[in-house]
Amino acid sequence: MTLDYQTGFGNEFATEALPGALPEGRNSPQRAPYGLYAEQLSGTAFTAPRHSNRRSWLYRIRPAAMHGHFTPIDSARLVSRFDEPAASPNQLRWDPLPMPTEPTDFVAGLVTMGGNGSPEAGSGCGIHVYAANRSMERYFYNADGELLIVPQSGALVLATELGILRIEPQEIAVIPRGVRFQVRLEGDNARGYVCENYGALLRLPDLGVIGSNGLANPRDFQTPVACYEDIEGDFELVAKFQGGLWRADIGHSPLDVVAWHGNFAPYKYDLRRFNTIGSISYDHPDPSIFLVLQAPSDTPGVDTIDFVIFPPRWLAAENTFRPPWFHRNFASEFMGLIHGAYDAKAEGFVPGGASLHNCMSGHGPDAATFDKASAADTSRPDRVSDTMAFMFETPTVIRPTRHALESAQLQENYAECWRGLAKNFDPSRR
Ligand SMILES: O=C(O)Cc1cc(O)ccc1O
Ligand SMILES: [Fe+2]
Repeated sequence: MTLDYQTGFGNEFATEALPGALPEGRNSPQRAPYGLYAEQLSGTAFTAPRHSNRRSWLYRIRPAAMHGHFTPIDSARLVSRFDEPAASPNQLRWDPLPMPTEPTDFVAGLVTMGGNGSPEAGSGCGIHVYAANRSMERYFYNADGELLIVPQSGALVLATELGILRIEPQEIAVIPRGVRFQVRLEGDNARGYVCENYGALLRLPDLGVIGSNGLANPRDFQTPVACYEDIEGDFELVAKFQGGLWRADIGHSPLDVVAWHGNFAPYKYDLRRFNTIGSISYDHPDPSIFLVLQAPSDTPGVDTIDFVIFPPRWLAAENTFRPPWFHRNFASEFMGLIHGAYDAKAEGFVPGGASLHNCMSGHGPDAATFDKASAADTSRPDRVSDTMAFMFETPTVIRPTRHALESAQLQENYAECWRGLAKNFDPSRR
């Protein structure tokens, strides 16, 4: 399937699937073209400063208000409350979620691993993994926040109100709060990670002394063009609202937007386009150098979510221990592996797996990686290839869910990867 996209991050996009479907000169003409209904979808407070204000105008076959009564449904393993069980300071790591054997669509396949904040508070995040083996037949929207989708296995076709995006592993997509969509599987099954952002919208970080280019470049972000379904039938609309799932009958496809304009829209990004910046003298910079997207808090310089990647790159630092150093951080770190191997872990952290190192929990390279990196020849550059790891990093503790702590995928012996670190200290040798 070839899909058309508009490029740029947070641009004022404009797109129509029928010529002249977009009104000119006003958003809400007395009669919209083709008998369409005009509808505004806002993603920020009306009075948000212009640089962060997001909204789009949709010209659609039927208004979004037309559907049956919502009733609650079982949200199974998808949760948004993180007040219990107690979070521990232990380092945690999980094997990948197995592919389901029962018919499971994307929404049913979501399993919450942890999170912080809440949809009610409008800050924090839910961190989920998914494993699915069916395309969605129902339509879904999330009133609790935007969804950052990180596929690890299997390409996804995201059919949204504002158009269709396709993402494969090593690409990501963001579906804004409220946008109705379906996830269709290209293959037999799919697995990946999702960060549900309850707070301020994800944005590109400032670049400071890096200058006007670098990291994720705005022109590499892609937003779909308008594309509509004009179908009637007995369909289901599922909403995530204040942590729970709700369903309603709907007699038509809600993906019926014929034209739209605005800056509140889904987007995708190919992580392989990331312009990775690192040390060309000595020492490994903090991982903030690998920041793709950030959700800002009200405190300047502090984000509620940082989405960071560890892509293939050259290591050139001389006389330096090149992998991530041992560390304890203020921030809490949920990591996943999309492709290949991660340079800080020789084994045990596999694609589709996950790890959690919470505030001040010590971690870093495992014993095998430490030994190898300590003996490496750093007089010439070395390429870290075949890899794509990522981190959802937050300033408050990521509280694992009961499901995550009781899951069969939790590795009992994870912390043993550091037990083999030898005592090398010898006061008679410098
Ligand atoms: O824990 C990790 O592997 C991620 C990480 C990498 C790095 O280079 C510095 C800090 C950090 O948390
Ligand atoms: Fe870390």
